[in-house]
Amino acid sequence: MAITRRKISIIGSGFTGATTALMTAQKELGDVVLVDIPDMEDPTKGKALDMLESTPVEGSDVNVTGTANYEDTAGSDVVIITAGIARKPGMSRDDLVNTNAKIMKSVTQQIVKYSPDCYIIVLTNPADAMTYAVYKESGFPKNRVIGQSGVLDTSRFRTFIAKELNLSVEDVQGFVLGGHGDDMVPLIRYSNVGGVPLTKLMSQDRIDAIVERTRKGGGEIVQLLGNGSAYYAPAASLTQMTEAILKDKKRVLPTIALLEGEYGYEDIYVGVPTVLGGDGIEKIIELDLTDDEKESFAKSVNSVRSVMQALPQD
Ligand SMILES: NC(=O)c1ccc[n+]([C@@H]2O[C@H](COP(=O)([O-])OP(=O)(O)OC[C@H]3O[C@@H](n4cnc5c(N)ncnc54)[C@H](O)[C@@H]3O)[C@@H](O)[C@H]2O)c1
Ligand SMILES: O=C(O)C[C@H](O)C(=O)O
Repeated sequence: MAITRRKISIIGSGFTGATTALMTAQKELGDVVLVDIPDMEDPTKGKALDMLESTPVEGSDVNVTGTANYEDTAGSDVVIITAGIARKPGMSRDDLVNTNAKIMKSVTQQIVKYSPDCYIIVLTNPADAMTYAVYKESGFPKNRVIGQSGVLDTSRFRTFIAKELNLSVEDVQGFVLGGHGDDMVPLIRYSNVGGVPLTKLMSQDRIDAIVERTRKGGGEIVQLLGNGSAYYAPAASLTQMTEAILKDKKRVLPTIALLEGEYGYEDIYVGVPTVLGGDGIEKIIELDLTDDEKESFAKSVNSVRSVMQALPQD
C-alpha cells in the first residue's frame, strides 16, 4: 500500500489555530485542515490558501485547506482543538469555562465521528478542565486525549532563566507541574542549565521572581495585547507536541494527563511530566516531591477541581 502523508486537523482558525497551522506546515509534519464555524468559512479558507502559497518558499510539500465542514477532517492522525473564546484583561482563564465547555462538546462529537482513531490535543482554556471534558465526550482512551499547558509554561520559565543568565535557551531545562493557572508549580529542584542546578547559578530571590513571572506569564501577554491572549509560544508548543506524536519521538514533556492514582490523585486531568510518542501519552513520570512541593501541587489540583465543578454533568 502506498504511504500517504499524515493529516493534522486544527479546530479553530483564530490566533492560535492559524499560527499552529503555519508552524506545522512549515515543519512538513503533514497535510493541515483548518476548521472554523460556518460564519468564518471564507476567512478560514483565505488563511489556509495564504499559508499554502508560502509552501514553495519553505520547500514544504504539504497541503493546507480551510473549511467549516468536518467531513474534510476525516481520517486525521492528530486533531488540535483551539476553538473557543480567549480571555481579555481583567479575566481569569476560569471565566471561560461555561462557554468553552459547550464548544468542546460539539467539536468533540464531530472529531470523533470523522477521526475515530486520532490523537486529540486540547489547547482551549481553562485547559485542564477542557481536556477532561473532551476526554469524557470522546470516549477515547486516556492516552489519546492530551492537554497543552506545561510545554508553554516551561518554555516561559526557560526563557526568563536564559535571559537572566545570558545563557542559551537550549541548555535550560526545567518543568512546570500542576494546572494551567496562577498556582502552577515550577519545579526548581529539577531545573538546571547544562546539568548545573539552578540554585548554583541564581539567588533565591531571583528564582522566586522568575517563578512568579512564569505563573503570571499568560496574564502578562493578555495585558500587553489588550484584546486576546498569547499565540506564538502556544502554537510552538502545540507543534512540538504534534511532532512528538507523529514522529514517535518519545519526548519527555509536561502535558495535561489523566491521573488515575499517580501523585495520589484520581479522575483529574492536570499537568505532569509524561512520555509523548506515537501512542500519545505513553507514560506518566512520577517524581518524588518534597512536602512543600506536594502542598503547592495540591493547591493547584484543588483549583483545577473547583473549575471542573462548573462542567456540565450530562
Ligand atoms: N492552554 C494554553 O496554553 C493556551 C494558550 C493560548 C490560548 N489558549 C486558549 O485557546 C483558545 C483559543 O485562543 P485564540 O487566541 O486562538 O482565540 P481566537 O479568538 O483567536 O480564536 C478562536 C477561534 O475559535 C473559533 N470557534 C469558536 N467556536 C467554534 C466552534 N464551535 N467550532 C470551530 N471553531 C470555533 C472562533 O471562530 C475563532 O476563530 C482560548 O480559549 C485561549 O484561552 C490556551
Ligand atoms: O493566558 C491565557 O489566557 C492564554 C494562555 O493560557 C497563556 O498562558 O498564554
